[in-house]
Amino acid sequence: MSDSENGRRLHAVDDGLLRRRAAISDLGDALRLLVEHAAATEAPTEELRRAAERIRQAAAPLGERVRGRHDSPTADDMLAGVRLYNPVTGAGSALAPPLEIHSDGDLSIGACTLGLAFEGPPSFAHGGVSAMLLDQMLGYAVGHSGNPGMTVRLDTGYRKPVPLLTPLRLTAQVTGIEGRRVTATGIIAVAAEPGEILVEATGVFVALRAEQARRLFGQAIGRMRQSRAG
Ligand SMILES: CCCCCCCCCCCC(=O)SCCNC(=O)CCNC(=O)[C@H](O)C(C)(C)COP(=O)(O)OP(=O)(O)OC[C@H]1O[C@@H](n2cnc3c(N)ncnc32)[C@H](O)[C@@H]1OP(=O)(O)O
Repeated sequence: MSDSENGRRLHAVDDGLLRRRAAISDLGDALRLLVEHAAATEAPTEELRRAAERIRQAAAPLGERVRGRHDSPTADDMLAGVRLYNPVTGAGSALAPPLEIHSDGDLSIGACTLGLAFEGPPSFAHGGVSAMLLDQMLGYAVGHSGNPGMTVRLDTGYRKPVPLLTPLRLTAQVTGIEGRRVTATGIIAVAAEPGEILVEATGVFVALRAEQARRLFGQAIGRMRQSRAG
């Protein structure tokens, strides 16, 4: 194959991957709309039954070809940090708010709005959801510092309830590195009042030894490399 033919082929593959990722995000948007409407609806009982039937029909073709536990999604690129079904940030996840995170120097900054599907106390977020958002924020900050690891401890302090349907601002940063152990802290605030802390967290993350990474993730990474090569 000539260089230009090869280039066109690679370009076509990239286009296909980009189209697939866009379709996954589109499906994720539709699912999140469904989840939010399902949590908020006061539609008549018969409408709920009809909707359940239609949703089962729509789900069936998606279940015809599925990946196993150790197969990475074909549209993901784990080594490049592309995780479309991450339950906190994934554009394709029905469960994710989704939380959008970027870095400004050493500070990781997140933004999301939680819908009624995330309700714990009436009109406020479930405490476990706040912990989940902060685990992701701290994990991102730890990864961004160049010392990625897994959470071994997460302490959350709930100072004030987190309002639903309100833009939120989350921040996180690494505060200490001791051998394999990295400590990070983070907060959740309302975007309009970023100085008022609603929830704060401190997390300890431990970098995996090569043998641990192979044992825990080797199969998934190996299969992903194989499918990329093929
Ligand atoms: C841009 C990028 C985006 C990247 C964005 C990515 C975001 C992802 C965010 C989500 C992150 C997750 O939820 S991760 C999923 C939840 N976490 C897990 O499932 C982890 C489960 N835990 C484990 O599998 C294990 O603990 C390991 C493999 C992590 C470590 O095992 P180990 O190697 O045996 O660890 P061990 O020797 O006991 O401990 C290592 C060191 O850590 C300390 N240590 C251990 N546990 C604790 C603890 N609870 N609190 C304090 N310190 C502890 C020990 O004292 C020791 O210190 P010293 O003696 O060395 O001083």
